[in-house]
Amino acid sequence: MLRVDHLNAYYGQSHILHDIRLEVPSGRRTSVLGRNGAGKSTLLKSITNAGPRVEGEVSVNGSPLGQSAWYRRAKSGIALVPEDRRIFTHITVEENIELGRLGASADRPAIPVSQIYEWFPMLGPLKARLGGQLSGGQQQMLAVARAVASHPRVLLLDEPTEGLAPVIVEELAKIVAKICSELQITLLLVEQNIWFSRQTTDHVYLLGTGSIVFSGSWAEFDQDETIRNRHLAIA
Ligand SMILES: Nc1ncnc2c1ncn2[C@@H]1O[C@H](COP(=O)(O)OP(=O)(O)OP(=O)(O)O)[C@@H](O)[C@H]1O
Repeated sequence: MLRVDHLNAYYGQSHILHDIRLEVPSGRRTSVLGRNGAGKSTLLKSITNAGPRVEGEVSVNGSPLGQSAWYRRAKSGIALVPEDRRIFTHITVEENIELGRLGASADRPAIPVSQIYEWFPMLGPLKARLGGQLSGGQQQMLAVARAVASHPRVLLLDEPTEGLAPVIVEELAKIVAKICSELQITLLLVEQNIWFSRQTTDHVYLLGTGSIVFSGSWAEFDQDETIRNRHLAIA
């Protein structure tokens, strides 16, 4: 289980996240929706300890992460796919995946590259191509594949659909749902694309400006028109 308790996050004097509490049970998949600037990326960076100053507690399977550094969190099984993807542009697709595999540990052996190509059929034919020669959609697939290759316990996805063509969004939704189910990954997705979030998760939090303003199932989310109108750009 991923648990965030009384989390406050700051950039300098700016107090960005206020008393955030959320839980994703082991092997379950949850979305955090919110407008631009609500603090979604800051939440994921707080969970990975990669950026803001953080107060409060993050724990995985009951073990508090304390002040541990981002690379220790990665090694303990928390994988982040950042909004800007950060794939290595000067090495090949396969080398990017191999780098992801280095993040595995003894109790979670790295995923074989052949399995990655089975889950991401688009990447096999591109394995010798440099990361920088890929399209945006191909780069996003590679960024998710690299994270999955480390066999994460907890996968954090930061707006993976941003800038992607609808056909790629559909493919990515199927792939993410399938892999999370097969590997029993605990997924926390931050998104503005509600369609993608519905396809891949079964619980939703809504982040207003820095605070959680809703938590529930998709059915409950659909019933709460007021909160949707107030905190999302959609009706
Ligand atoms: N490095 C930083 N230094 C100072 N302020 C920051 C920094 N990064 C983000 N912020 C501020 O924190 C707030 C939340 O930003 P964040 O990127 O977490 O929002 P978001 O919900 O992910 O939005 P988006 O969808 O635009 O990425 C914004 O007001 C933003 O200007």
